[in-house]
Amino acid sequence: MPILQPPVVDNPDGLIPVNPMIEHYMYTLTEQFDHPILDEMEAFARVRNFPIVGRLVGISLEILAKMIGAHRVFEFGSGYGYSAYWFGKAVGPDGQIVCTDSNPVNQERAEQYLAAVGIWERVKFCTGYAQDIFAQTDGMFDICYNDADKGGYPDIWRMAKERIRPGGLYIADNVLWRGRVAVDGSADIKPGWTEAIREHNQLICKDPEFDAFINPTRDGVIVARRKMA
Ligand SMILES: C[S@@+](CC[C@H](N)C(=O)[O-])C[C@H]1O[C@@H](n2cnc3c(N)ncnc32)[C@H](O)[C@@H]1O
Repeated sequence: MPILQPPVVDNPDGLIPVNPMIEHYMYTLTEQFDHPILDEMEAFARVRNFPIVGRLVGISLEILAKMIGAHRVFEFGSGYGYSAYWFGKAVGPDGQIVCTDSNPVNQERAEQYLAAVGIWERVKFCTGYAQDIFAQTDGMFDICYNDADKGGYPDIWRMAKERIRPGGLYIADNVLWRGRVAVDGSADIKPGWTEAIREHNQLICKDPEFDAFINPTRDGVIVARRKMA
């Protein structure tokens, strides 16, 4: 178990959806997922302050993917492969995760980690703008996972929703944005991002072709299932 102490949390507005002590408790129940490479990936994120999705959400990604028998996943914003680690375990040897990231250094790091756990051959990692790569990639997906820059969330939803198979999932991280979506006037990281996330969440929750819910763990994860025809 890499972290036994409760995390120090930057929460100036007091808006974090789930009490960090409760998340810490949940974290203590994840020991069966321990793996030396996973620990390394998490340690790297702590040292570099890199915004990985985290173990609690990672586990939910793997389980959701297994529950729908996912084989093909598209990730908007893969970082160095932490979320792909979880999807990679779920899709099995014949599965594929299309990873995207604008920073080529992340691809190199993802290859090191994911090769070490035997998942790299399931990954097609494309460096560039995720929305362009998606448009250039053919076919339908079992899961489209969105963790890119938040200003692009509404457009990513619009493009992704058409290419999720019936029964498949759209999943997006950070949809509660440390609680900023729930209050007016919070200081934002980048202008317009809170508004973009709000629009994104509204679009999804009003879409008649999908059923959706938000898991408030960590920074909030929306899960939307495309209804069967
Ligand atoms: C929050 S991190 C992704 C973390 C990753 N999903 C995980 O859990 O480990 C976002 C990453 O997406 C990349 N990114 C953001 N917007 C992007 C875009 N539109 N196209 C490609 N990469 C993008 C950033 O470079 C960053 O590495």
